Amino acid sequence: MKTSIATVSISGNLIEKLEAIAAAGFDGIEIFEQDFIAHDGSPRDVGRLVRDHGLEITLFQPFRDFECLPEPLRSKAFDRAERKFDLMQELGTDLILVCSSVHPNSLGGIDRAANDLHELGERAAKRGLRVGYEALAWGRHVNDHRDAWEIVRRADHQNIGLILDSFHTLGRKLSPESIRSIPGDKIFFVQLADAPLIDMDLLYWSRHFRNMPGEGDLDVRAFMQAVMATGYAGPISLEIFNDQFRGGNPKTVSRDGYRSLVALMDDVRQAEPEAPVDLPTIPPRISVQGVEFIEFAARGAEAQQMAELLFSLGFARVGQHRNKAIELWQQGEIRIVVNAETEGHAAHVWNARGLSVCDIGLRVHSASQTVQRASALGISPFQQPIGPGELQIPAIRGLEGSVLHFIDEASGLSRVWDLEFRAEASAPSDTGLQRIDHMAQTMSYDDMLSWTLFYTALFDMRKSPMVDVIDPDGLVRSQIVEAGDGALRITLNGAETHRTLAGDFLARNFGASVQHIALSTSDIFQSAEALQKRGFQALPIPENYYADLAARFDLNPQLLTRMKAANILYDEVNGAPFFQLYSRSFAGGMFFEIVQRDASYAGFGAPNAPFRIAAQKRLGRTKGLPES
Ligand SMILES: O=C(O)c1ccc(O)c(O)c1
Ligand SMILES: [Mg+2]
Repeated sequence: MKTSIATVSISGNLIEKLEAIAAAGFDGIEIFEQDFIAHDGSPRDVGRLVRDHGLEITLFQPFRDFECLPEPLRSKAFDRAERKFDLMQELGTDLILVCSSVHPNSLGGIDRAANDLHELGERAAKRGLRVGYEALAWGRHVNDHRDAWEIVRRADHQNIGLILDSFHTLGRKLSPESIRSIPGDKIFFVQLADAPLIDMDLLYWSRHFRNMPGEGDLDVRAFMQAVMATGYAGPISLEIFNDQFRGGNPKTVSRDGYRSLVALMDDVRQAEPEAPVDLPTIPPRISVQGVEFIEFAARGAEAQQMAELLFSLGFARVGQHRNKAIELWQQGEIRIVVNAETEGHAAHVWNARGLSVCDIGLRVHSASQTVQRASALGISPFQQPIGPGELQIPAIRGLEGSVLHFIDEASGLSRVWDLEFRAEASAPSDTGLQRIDHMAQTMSYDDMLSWTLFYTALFDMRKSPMVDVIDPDGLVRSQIVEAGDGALRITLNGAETHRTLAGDFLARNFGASVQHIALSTSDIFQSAEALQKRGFQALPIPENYYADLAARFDLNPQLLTRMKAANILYDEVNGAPFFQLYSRSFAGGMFFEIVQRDASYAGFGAPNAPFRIAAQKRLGRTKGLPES
């Protein structure tokens, strides 16, 4: 499988682009004419530069407004093509993309277009070059890959073939199934892009909102399955016009692109086993069975504050690491690890950012397969020296320098708690918190696509549509990724400004991290009462909120009174209730949430988020533990 990416997909000058693309593992580039023209160097130099990076030029593009012109425009278009053929030969590429015309004088007509392409094929053949014809979704006469194929078929020339672009097909809601009947060797090139479903002008949507396969809502997999069923064996290339990517880090965007291609082609191979996908076998998407632990880096006074908070939440300190300054706190199935080591990963995190989540442990079927799949997707493995009698637990790098560890039973890793921790006697608590319902990772809005892809490419997780959360000082976007059965739910919150609560958290914590952890109970009123007795301080919710609840839902007045007394928030979908209770903020904006979730309630209380945020902002920000 030859992988490729259009230079237009990433930011930087040509050299920065080539470096990023090569480092990500691509085999080639589609060179966008703009990128070539902007570069100060001859076409031969550019060709050499590309090859010096271990890349080849898989395509030169775009060549616009060629077909169906009346004279004298027609002759001029051929002259123009000859100049571009000269350029291609110097660059060292044999394939050019002709996109369907948007020229106001284009006359249209399938045979006219076919004749023009046939003649262009004759000229290209003299130089050993090939021409691929692509239907732009907004082409004046040709805007459907089926028409483009009919033109190529009638052009009937060895050097003329079809170029398919998933955006132009799927963006126009055309079924990709018709691709299956095209002979694979007449498809000269395949471009892939996904996009979020937004109802807008096709051209604007295409030039600003495309994203990597899997990052959007289009069925790129079905498209690619149809392509592979033709026997197509040419390059698979990303052509992503995206405003964020144009301004983003070229290395990250290239790496994400490569990751998305590997995940996509692995899916295609599994769905279409006869398709000729030559990709090393990789373990399938990892099914997450649960959250094994969440680890905080904490030291000194902050570790003490963390202990007080955990106690007030009903956690018991059940274990002390045999060799290290690491405590294990537990309640129900929830394990919180507090790491006060002065060396190693947690220490680095604490030194850099203070009290924060440095590590998340996930339960999986096979920890080693999880790391294998991660490596195939270009995710860095993580390892640090272990002490005597300790287990080497497979791990990878996660969000912003944090770590994800994988625990399985099959290789005995789930014994880590017994092996590495000395059990401590502890009194059981009655707060009733059972498991981790979800956790929220706050990041810059520009990183959301990347982390959505990270989770959905590595794990068997699906994403929900992005929602806007209104902060009094700006917008925060929220995207949920979750494993099918709720074993792992993560809300990715993207901040656009530092004035929002999420943005302030980013600034004060030196980057992206877990901002809140939601713990579930089966009886939130009983939990609230027990928590209060332990000194837990709830986030105060104003009277107005409850007056509105009474208007919105058909609630029993007694229930409403109890909610108000305990600062419990409420949401409901199709009669399924959801209750929420928030802690006050600690450590620059982290907080805990207690939820009671009806099995058929699939949301996260999004309608309550603006009121929760306003309440948090009213209390002000405190570094340290709950303010009074
Ligand atoms: O937006 C465009 O003009 C454009 C150009 C070349 C392509 O391959 C394409 O898909 C779109
Ligand atoms: Mg294209």
